[in-house]
Amino acid sequence: MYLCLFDAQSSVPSVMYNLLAFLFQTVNFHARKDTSRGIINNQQSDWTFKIDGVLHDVSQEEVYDEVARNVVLKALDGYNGTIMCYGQTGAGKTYTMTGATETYKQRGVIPRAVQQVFKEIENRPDQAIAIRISFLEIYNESLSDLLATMSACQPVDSQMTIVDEKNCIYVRGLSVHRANNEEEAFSLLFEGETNRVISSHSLNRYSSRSHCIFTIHIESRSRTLSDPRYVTSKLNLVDLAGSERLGKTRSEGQVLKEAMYINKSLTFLEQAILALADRKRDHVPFRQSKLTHVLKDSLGGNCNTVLVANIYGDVDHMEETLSTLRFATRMKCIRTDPAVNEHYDPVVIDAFEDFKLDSGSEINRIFEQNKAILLEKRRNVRQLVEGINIFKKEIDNTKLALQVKEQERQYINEEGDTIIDEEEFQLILKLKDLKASYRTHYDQLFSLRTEVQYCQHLVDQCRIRLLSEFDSWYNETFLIPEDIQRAVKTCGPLRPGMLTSMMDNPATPNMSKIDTVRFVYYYLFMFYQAHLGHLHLVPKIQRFGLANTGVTPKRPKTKYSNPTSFKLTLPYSC
Ligand SMILES: Nc1ncnc2c1ncn2[C@@H]1O[C@H](COP(=O)(O)OP(=O)(O)OP(=O)(O)O)[C@@H](O)[C@H]1O
Repeated sequence: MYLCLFDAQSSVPSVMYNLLAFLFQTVNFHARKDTSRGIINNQQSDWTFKIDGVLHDVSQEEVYDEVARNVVLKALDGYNGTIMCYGQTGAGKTYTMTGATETYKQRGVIPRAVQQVFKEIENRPDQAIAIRISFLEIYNESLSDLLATMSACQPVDSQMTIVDEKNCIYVRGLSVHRANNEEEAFSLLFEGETNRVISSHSLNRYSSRSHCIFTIHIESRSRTLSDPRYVTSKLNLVDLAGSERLGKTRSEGQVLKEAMYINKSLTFLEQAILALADRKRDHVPFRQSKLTHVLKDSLGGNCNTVLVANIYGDVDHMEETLSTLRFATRMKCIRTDPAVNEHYDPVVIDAFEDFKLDSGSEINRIFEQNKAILLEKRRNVRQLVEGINIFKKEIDNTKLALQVKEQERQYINEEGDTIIDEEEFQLILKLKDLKASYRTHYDQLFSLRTEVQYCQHLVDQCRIRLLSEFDSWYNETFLIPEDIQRAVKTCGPLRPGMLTSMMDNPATPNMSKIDTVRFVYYYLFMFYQAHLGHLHLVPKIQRFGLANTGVTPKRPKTKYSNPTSFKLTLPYSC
């Protein structure tokens, strides 16, 4: 939890009030007693709040480094992250989250997070990272999609609902947009920003009248297609609407109505935080408001959550500041349980098993054989090492016995030569034999280790080849080029009935002949599946979909690298 102190607008200098003394990670809050109340005055004047850091008189960059950089980095590793600004109206939440438009330097957490995400993607060339963006607004207790205007066609189900599936929250009906680069992500952000509801009152000329959640959805896969593991995460950047004292803001009409909704939902948020912070409570009232429901997995889930509490350093707002700090302290008591959202693509695993039985059978056989040889050699190494250890022990024991014998020895002949007895002589011979055997075994171990290294190298090579052949096979057999996928989406440029003309003049200009054939193949699956009411993943459709429709395509058998070998049995001629 971080405290963001904004006193640029302060009408009363904070020093007069002696508002905050920053001591390590504690905020000491002191208010002068009201002397007009007389000498006996029990009015509380000192408060202490524990926080993780105070951000006072710092640049937007420093704010970002302190509160967001690490959360964003973790999100790319598969951890959900939430950064949320909370505080009274006009205290600087939108400034922290989005920033001021006047200068580039004043950009806030969201644009900086977008930049960091795409910069980090460049640094991870071995990963295929897909970024999608959604922008949700909760206005007067109803959900709205700030990016609805970006969709080529309006969603069929315009009524948005919050879905809670296995403790994972998402909003059905909220559009999610692919952003291939920073510019695309920014245009989504600006589009959403212009659609936000803003009104004016005495404390803020541009007061946000809604809670907004800008979500960056991240999906990261290894570039090796055969790797079934992939991670997903969502990074929620939340700009809450500010609480306001109606007397202070002098709101009327619609602005007053909005303020009532805002205050009510923030009260529910506070209740949920209170329940979460109390370990004895087993029920948390998340469903009381749209805001708490939608933030359920960010507040108490597997998320790295950072709260930025925005306050004024101004005596006029003491009550609101105290209330914000109380909220933040409660929030600090909540423990989340960050965990990587790891998934395994069962389709890839199934496909790999198929490949090993099918065109990958030969390379798989060699791989398994090499692995068996390697295992055997490793077993031999272990046995040899055990034998060598026994020799070593025997050598040590024999040496000890010889030392004893040497000390006991009494015989020296007239020439001064030492005379040894039969037992000592046998011990010397034994030691010599043991040393020779030890050396032979040691040499054997050395060459066996070299063999093991070589076998390991062969096994590694085979594994790489097996996986890369699987990659090509999988790619050629199951994956449909992205431009074709885009083209067949309901809102895309292709519609039923355009199939024949497409063969001559494909809608996607760079669609090759084989792409066209594959498109037709894919399109028919989509068509059939849609009519049957089952839409599976693309690989699944290709593999199992046609069985449902009674249409059996001939799958490419061996020459996957040669596109012209594709032979498809289509139900209709195109
Ligand atoms: N740290 C800051 N430095 C400079 N200007 C700031 C700072 N914080 C806020 N401001 C300015 O103060 C005004 C109000 O800030 P902002 O709109 O971010 O408040 P808010 O908390 O989001 O209010 P609301 O809840 O009403 O939407 C804006 O003009 C903003 O640019």
